[in-house]
Amino acid sequence: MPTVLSVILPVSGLFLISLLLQLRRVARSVGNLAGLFFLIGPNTDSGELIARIAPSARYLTPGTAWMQKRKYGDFAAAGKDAISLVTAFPWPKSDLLLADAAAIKEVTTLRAKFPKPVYRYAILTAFGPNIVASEGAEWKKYRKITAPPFSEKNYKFVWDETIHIVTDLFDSIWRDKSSIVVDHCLDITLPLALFIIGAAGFGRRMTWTSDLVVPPGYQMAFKDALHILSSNLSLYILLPRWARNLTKLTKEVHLASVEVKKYMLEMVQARRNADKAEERHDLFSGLLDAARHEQDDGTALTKDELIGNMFIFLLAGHETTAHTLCFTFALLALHPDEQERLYEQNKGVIASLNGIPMYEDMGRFTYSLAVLYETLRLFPPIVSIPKIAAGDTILTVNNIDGGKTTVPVPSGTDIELNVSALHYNPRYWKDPHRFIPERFLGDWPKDAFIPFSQGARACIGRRFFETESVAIMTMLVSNYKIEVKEEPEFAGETFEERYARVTAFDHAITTFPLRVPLVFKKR
Ligand code: HEM
Repeated sequence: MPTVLSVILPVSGLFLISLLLQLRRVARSVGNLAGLFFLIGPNTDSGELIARIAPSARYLTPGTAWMQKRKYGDFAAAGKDAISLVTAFPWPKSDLLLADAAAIKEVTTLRAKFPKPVYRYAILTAFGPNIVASEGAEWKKYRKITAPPFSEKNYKFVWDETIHIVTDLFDSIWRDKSSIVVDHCLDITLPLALFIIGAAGFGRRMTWTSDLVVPPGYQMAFKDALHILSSNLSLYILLPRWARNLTKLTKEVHLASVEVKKYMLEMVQARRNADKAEERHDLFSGLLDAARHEQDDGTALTKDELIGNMFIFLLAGHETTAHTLCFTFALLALHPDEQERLYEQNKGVIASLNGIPMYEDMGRFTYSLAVLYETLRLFPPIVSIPKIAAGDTILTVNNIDGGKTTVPVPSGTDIELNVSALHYNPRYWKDPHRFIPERFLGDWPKDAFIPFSQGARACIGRRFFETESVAIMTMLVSNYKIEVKEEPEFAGETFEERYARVTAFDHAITTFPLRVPLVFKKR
């Protein structure tokens, strides 16, 4: 009788040899490009979850937020603006990571040659198919339905709503206090961004006094349910039904998902009732009109598609904005000289106007936009944009020694446009680790700045974000001086230590700041 060991050992040996041969084959497929090796693929849903549970171990997983933590480091070590990422599980494969502006532009421009690998977006379909997680004809339909409200007329509305919401914050919460201390700036920027997409995108006006509490029939406020769910989407997607009540976290995530859906269905019902009384042209109206079509002539939405797209716009429309604004205020607090420069520029522009700045004046707040861009360069919320090679091809990238490397890219290769690495690539950015908003005032390398992606699949909400954020910064920096909250346990830290602490981050769908304690002092 063979012992268990005498069966297991040869079988495991064969498995190991086969795995090593497969790994050698996938590494060769991209020309044996230098790069990284991890047992578990970090860019899969299960990989994300394992990275969260397991500590970052050298060859197991790089841990969470690894691209933003490593920035350009792995490319510098390889001496090239393309590296490989070889992983063994869930299946052996070699991804191609790019930090070369020209190669990235080629990939984003040639949409049919390098489409979105939709299988990588399964996590975003929690409530149904949608514009972010689709390709081809399906994506074209969603884009056609949702694009019209992203127009100048509606940006004016975004600006006015933002001014209204910030004024409401000043008048009803901050009132005449000379200083406002916040333990984490996200507590301000998350509701702020949610209120703006709620009002300007979905016609749902929320207020600081009523919408932060739990309404009757619910157990969570809308912003909390949305935040809990988006921070734990991979857990929610992978969680089997039977495991929903396993831990406090799984219970909370399940409850958040139920409540988010209930809030969205309530919004649909409320708008359908109100629409009988008035005509609107916002994002929500476009979605609802499409969902009313009886027959699918290529412009109709099913109920799942309606809810899936509502969820994605609510999520994409507020998390990225909230995180970016929070990092922006952190950086301004850490760099008082830059904040003063911004204040002076804003003061100058406002003094030349008759009253409150309007949307038409936005173009004059050049320094505000430069500060936002510099924040997005240093802390892009989306650190990597995945694409897939639809056929065998090649890509050419720069080497650090001035030469070029041509990389074979076989059909089916996953390509990562590494936003963090590109944004810290010294070929394009002088002193890439320093906060220098001024670099965005003159001539700057447009193709090396891709926080919103590029090409046909670029962010539809870019101008929406810029409009609300410039309006918020104009209001806030003109009225308040932003400082890092002094805490006795951090007395005596160096600037570098303080910078690392205040801008510390993690990643869950997007990169988010861990804790930004600030004081807003009335000017
Ligand atoms: C700081 C703010 C923002 C950043 C950095 C950002 C970034 C991005 C990026 C990188 C993509 C491409 C994702 C991919 O290819 O996987 C994207 C797509 C998208 N974004 Fe944004 N975004 C921001 C704000 C917004 C806002 C405010 C909205 C809505 C009001 C929005 C809605 C969308 C949508 C719907 C898409 C999918 C577009 C398509 O595939 O056609 N985003 N965004």
